[in-house]
Amino acid sequence: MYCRRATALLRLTRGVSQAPRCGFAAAAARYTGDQSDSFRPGGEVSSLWLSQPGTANASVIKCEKNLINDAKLRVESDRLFVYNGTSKQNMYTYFYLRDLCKCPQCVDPHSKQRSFRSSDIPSNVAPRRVEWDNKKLVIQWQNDIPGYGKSHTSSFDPDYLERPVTLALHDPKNLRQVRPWHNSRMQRWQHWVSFEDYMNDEVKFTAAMRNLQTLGLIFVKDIPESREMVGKIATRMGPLRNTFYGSTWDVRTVPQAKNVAYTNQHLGFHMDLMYMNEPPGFQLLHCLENSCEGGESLFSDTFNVVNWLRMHSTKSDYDLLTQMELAYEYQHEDQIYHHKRPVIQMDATGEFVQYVNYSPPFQSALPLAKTSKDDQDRLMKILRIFAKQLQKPTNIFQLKLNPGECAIFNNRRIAHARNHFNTTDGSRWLAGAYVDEDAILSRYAVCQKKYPNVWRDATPATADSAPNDATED
Ligand SMILES: C[N+](C)(C)CCCC[C@H](N)C(=O)O
Ligand SMILES: O=C(O)CCC(=O)C(=O)O
Repeated sequence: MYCRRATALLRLTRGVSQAPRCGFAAAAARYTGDQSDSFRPGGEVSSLWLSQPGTANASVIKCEKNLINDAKLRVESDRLFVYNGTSKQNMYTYFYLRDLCKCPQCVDPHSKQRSFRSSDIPSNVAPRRVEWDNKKLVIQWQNDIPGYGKSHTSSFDPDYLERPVTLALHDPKNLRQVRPWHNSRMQRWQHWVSFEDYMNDEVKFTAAMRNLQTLGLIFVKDIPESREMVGKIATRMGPLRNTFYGSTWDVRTVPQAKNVAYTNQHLGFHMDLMYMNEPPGFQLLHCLENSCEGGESLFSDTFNVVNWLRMHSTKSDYDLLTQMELAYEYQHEDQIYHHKRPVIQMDATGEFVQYVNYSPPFQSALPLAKTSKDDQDRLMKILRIFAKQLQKPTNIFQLKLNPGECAIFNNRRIAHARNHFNTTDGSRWLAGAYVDEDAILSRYAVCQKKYPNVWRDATPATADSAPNDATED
């Protein structure tokens, strides 16, 4: 994976006129204003000094790093460029590079906290010396942040320059590694992990997390019979998300229920707490009792439905779902929540679907006051189609949770429902909890960092067909 010979170039602003030599041998080059201490990059070549004079002619030095294969470095007075291969060029201002420094003076090695503010960097910060060897770009500064001495040295390896955020996991592209599913796919792909493995086997836990990322739904089985377990399973991923339902809660029938979840009625497809500013990212439902007739759990992947809609509706109808908001509310004596959101919520790049928002039982007045009759008609039409696809039997994964089993699912993607159950014989009791998306994304990132190969290989869908054909007509 590394370049076999020298491929990276260091190109200073002007060539140096010694006899040409193959540049492959060069190991280090420095650009320095040492003598005068006044660095005038881009101008005086007299201030150029190469540590290995034999290579001074060469605008080429070696690089073993694939990432900056064929890289050239160009130093100018207020910025430097790394030319990466033929097509890619990255420009780095000195403000940016100074800000990027993670030396122990700048970032405390223990707390990992930064000891300066971006706003502390003087506007005329510039290199006093630039050094570029096979492995690192090393800069010493002039006009550094007050308090930093001459010895302060910033050192950047090419990987860090190219990818300064440790894990690209929070990059939208990585987050989109989802595998939309319909029933027959989920029949094949469903991921079950035993409580024992989930709690104690890092590799199996990582595989479970990877499947949670791609499928949005996994199951834990063989859970000890205890009300405490749902909290344990949740906190293995991240802290419990507290809401007015409590940090964990029970779904069982109660008289005069405040919430239809607490009755034995059928519950249509929905997501929880859509009326909140930040609905919980993930939900757990741990079955403690389920001896009633009925009471099956149903799951449907809204990303699968969105794919289908994208292919089967006009762009303008589809776009209505991304643009027009529905409103949700929870109005009781001591809680008054209200929030508006489109059914299909795009991410900040506008390129990817980030969330789907859907909870008919908690809908409030449609915020359509300024919407034409025509647009309202079209919105209703596309909503009908959405609902129909969502609850189409071939799209639904249905199972009756047994005691000792727990579903974990992405509440911003997977809609859940349950069948009516008969309480005259038997009982039904689920214990539930929420975990915020932030905590789960962090858990994914840690799992990926510790077990990159497990992370890469654990998803069943890697060997299967493309996501776009996910919905059956
Ligand atoms: C937590 N608990 C099961 C009690 C209720 C679940 C939430 C019910 C409803 N979907 C909502 O969004 O409020
Ligand atoms: O009873 C169930 O299976 C699910 C309950 C539910 O959907 C909810 O609490 O939101």
